Amino acid sequence: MNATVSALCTPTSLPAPRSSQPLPTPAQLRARLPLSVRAAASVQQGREAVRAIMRGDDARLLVIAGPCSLHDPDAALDYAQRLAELAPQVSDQMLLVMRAYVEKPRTTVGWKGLLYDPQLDGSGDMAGGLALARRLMLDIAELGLPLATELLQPLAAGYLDDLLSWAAIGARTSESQIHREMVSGLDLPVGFKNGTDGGIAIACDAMRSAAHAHQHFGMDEQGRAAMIHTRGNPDTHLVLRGGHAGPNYQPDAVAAACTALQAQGIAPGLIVDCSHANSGKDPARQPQVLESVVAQRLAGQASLRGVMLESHLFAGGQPLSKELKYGVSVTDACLGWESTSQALLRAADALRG
Ligand SMILES: O=C[C@H](O)[C@H](O)COP(=O)(O)O
Ligand SMILES: C=C(OP(=O)(O)O)C(=O)O
Repeated sequence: MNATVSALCTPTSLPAPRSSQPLPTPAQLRARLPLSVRAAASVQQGREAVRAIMRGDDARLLVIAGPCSLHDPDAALDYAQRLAELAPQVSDQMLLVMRAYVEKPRTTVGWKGLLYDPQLDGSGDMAGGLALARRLMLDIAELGLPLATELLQPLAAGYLDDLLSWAAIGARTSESQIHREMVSGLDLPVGFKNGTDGGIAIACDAMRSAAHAHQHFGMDEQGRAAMIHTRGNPDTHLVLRGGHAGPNYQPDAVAAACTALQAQGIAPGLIVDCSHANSGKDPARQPQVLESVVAQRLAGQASLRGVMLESHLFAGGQPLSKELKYGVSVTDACLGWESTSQALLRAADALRG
């Protein structure tokens, strides 16, 4: 063994491979921050409305709009209020749902979201993050706005899932058996994204797996290790987000996705993520993707039932720093509120026409 390797292997030179700190249980957090009757009704109505759209029983367009990630509760509530004011202006054509992402999957490393690091400084106050995220989601639900998030860490789902009307499984986790098992036990509609390579097969497999009953390892409401039995979730769908080779929202890609779903006996109901690889991560292109979805619907493509927009109060993005600009994303660059509301009003008009 050479000197460098020997030094690295000396037990005293290494920190412990891991350590732990207790967190509140889901039951404790829910008891501390309970859902009001009004918020519970809004969540339930949101779930039913999203289900009806994604099953094709309601012809409106589902629109999931909001920041790439929530990092500032004041800005998030400001955004939510604007979205709640816009909702009745387009409700004949659209159901607006707020994208409230508090966990971020990272390609390698980076800020993992409000749940993990609410102070944005690497201190990793996850107990504080859980409480802040739940408080914020409760405040948004009180506005009567349905909420959507990505469920990334299955152990964290139990702290928040009673607040959600829709959830995503991201491109990096659609292939994960653990996420499919979790979805099979959720009483809400869930979108599986295609993989980062653009492949939709993993999402189709995910839908079939999540529709099935499972037994899996998990955590119960009291925070105990538990065997979880699930009954299967019939309300899942494919989210097209593009891939390494480019976008997949255009008519030929949408038709191919419908054919692939039908071949597996899955009724096609699709959401197009106007951001990520569908916009080449250029937020200014998101309105064009939305326009294409609207045009395809008007041309008779009834399987296109929803869109997602990454949108914040102000356009663009910023790196994490001590001097953050208000209402600007700290993860992916977003469309600003003015462009978002104009794009949605235009889309609603086109759909009316
Ligand atoms: O939507 C957010 C990002 O695209 C995703 O979390 C990956 O982020 P990263 O590639 O910056 O880590
Ligand atoms: C990470 C996200 O998306 P994707 O899984 O499609 O990369 C996201 O929507 O924040």
